[in-house]
Amino acid sequence: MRIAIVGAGSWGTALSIIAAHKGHTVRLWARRAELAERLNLERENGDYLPQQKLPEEVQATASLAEATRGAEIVLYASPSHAAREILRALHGHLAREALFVSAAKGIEAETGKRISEIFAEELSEMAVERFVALSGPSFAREVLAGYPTAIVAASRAIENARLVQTALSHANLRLYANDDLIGTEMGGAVKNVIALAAGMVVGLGLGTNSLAALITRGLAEMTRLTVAVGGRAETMLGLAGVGDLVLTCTGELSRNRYVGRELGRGRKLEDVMCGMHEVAEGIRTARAVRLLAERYAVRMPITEAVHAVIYEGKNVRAAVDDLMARPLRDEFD
Ligand SMILES: NC(=O)c1ccc[n+]([C@@H]2O[C@H](COP(=O)([O-])OP(=O)(O)OC[C@H]3O[C@@H](n4cnc5c(N)ncnc54)[C@H](O)[C@@H]3O)[C@@H](O)[C@H]2O)c1
Ligand SMILES: O=P(O)(O)OC[C@H](O)CO
Repeated sequence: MRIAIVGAGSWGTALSIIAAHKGHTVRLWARRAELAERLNLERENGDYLPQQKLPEEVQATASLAEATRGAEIVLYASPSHAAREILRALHGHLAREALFVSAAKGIEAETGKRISEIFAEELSEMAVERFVALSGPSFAREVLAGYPTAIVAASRAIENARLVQTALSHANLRLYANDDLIGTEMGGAVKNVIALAAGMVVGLGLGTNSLAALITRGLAEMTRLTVAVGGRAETMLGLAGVGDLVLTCTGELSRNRYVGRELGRGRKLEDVMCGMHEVAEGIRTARAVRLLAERYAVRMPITEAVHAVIYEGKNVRAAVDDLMARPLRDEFD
């Protein structure tokens, strides 16, 4: 197949290597022309994934039109905050029968919209059934290291999720398919907010009791919001829910957990961010999740606490103390 991958960060580059190993012809779009040139010359993305060879089947370009021309699958692997601008630029460039796969894990901060909703607005010529969300526990570096990894492709039309499942499953990367698009998108995005909180717990030097409590109550929060916006609770028990939540809250490679950990250690957000050239989706998505929680009247105390630390300057230790001091309640209400 001809696959266009839109975004040459860690995940887009890793997916381009996997797709090429699978025998597909890959065009990898990089926002910066200088990076596209370097990828084609050096056959390696030293900025994000040093020492990983780009197969010859991967050709990089800074032109969206060139990347997507004739593509049967267009795979979006850029940060969520760039989705609207990039999808708008793709208007008129995609074949109607192409599948659009989003591997991004975030929600638009200003509107609370998922990537599939932005897709429906900006690429109205495409049927929303052509949209597939790709999610689940998957650090790019571990996938390329050959570690067995299981993720999920979800679409309103399960046959399209299955097409992506077949197209991308390879050796150590096993895809499952489901038809809960909303739940799958929500899981991948909200877990990043909870992972910031998990990092704070670690940074404060709290123990494993605290981390286990945070993950479990974070899952409760993710589930409440997902169901409120139209997703399914069972999806939160799958790869896009608890699977990715556990990975991101405990994995040393997580950028979201890293940012939370540094905040827990007392550093300021601006200082943490200025040393990072990678995206931590939870920071912007915390705004979106809080917006949705308000809109749908869903209790999300951990998200509230993360939002207060990041956007209202609240002390991390005080945020933990306040979470613990809330009125007692039943576990499953
Ligand atoms: N890295 C992973 O292991 C991994 C795994 C699964 C999903 N994801 C998701 O994939 C998406 C991309 O993450 P990543 O880790 O590949 O990113 P990254 O941090 O490695 O790189 C981000 C890329 O996006 C570019 N970029 C930044 N702002 C942009 C803008 N406004 N417009 C266009 N491009 C812009 C950067 O130049 C860079 O090439 C995120 O939603 C992330 O949650 C990442
Ligand atoms: O490094 P993070 O925190 O962006 O997490 C990466 C992936 O979402 C893990 O599945």
